[in-house]
Amino acid sequence: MKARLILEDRTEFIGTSFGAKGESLGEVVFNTSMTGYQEILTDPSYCGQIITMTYPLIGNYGLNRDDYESLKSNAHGLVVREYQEFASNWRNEISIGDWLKEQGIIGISGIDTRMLTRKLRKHGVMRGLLTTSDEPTDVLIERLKNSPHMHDQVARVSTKSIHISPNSGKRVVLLDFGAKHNIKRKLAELGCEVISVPYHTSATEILRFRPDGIMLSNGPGDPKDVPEAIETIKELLGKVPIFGICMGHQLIALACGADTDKLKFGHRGGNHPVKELETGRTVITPQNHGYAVTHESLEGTLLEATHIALNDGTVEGICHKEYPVFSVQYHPEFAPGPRDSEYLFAHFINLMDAFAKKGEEVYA
Ligand SMILES: NC(=O)CC[C@H](N)C(=O)O
Repeated sequence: MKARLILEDRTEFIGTSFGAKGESLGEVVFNTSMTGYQEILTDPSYCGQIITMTYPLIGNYGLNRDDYESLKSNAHGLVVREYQEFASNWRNEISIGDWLKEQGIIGISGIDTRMLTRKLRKHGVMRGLLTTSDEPTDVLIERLKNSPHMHDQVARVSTKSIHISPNSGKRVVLLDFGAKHNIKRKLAELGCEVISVPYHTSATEILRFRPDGIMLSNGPGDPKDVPEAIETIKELLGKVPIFGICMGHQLIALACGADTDKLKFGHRGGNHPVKELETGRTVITPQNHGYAVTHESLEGTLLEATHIALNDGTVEGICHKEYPVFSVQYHPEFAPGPRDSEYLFAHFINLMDAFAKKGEEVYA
């Protein structure tokens, strides 16, 4: 069955459908990871986006029961060069095509993903429409242009209720903007009890749990779309150690008076080199972000840059000069991608230990 991808600039790609039928609209982005499509498709930070995989062969190991990063996909489509329906892996349980059909997500194959990626790199990310219908292109472009931009992605993917994963170690409240499972898995491995709370939970409600630390998760969309979380973080600063990942990192910056901006085409892939400024060491990081903290906005705040992207010099990590607060723009929880930065979870535990020892009046 035929499928089409139409971009805002009127480019039309014709390919073959391998997922659900219908129509879907989203921001078209590209990810350069060679593997890890299951984790990428289920990363809630892709809510509202049409994901293009630049690696030319996708699907050959299927999907398995262990590698989901959330219960469902919130992506608005998958674009690949060559789709392989026959999955050769002992863990395989379902092909991407069958799974996308279950999830109601359109997949399109046979696309010149190199041409598409070059276009996005040149012009910046664009919105696109995926369809399996035969409607005239002009009608589809009109619909695409007139459709409103999404601003409620976090509300869509954040937990609706409070969950506790009991454990006997440190108690961490996870402010959930669309958290990937591996953040919880990594905290659990270190003995943490994790209490996941909706993104709009107030500082008072969070502190009532008497947490040892707060984890601000990854999440989709523009951090400025969740002003309530920025206010909450302002109130939490200094009261308890905070670790922010990706969206969480951007929200810490905004809460401390710095600014964020949209990148031309974002960073999405499994091998982004990042320099740790304190040691001069380079770590290879998995990334998925379209916004970034602007370097000049750190001036005059109590934040300092700790990590810089080696590809384009953007800010990849910050810490607070007075409080135990730090964050990174990339993904220390990996999944998919290299594990160079996993140590940051242990660093968070150390911060919580040190803070507890200081015997501060934590709970106002
Ligand atoms: N993975 C994330 O948390 C992404 C953060 C934010 N939605 C961005 O695109 O920059």
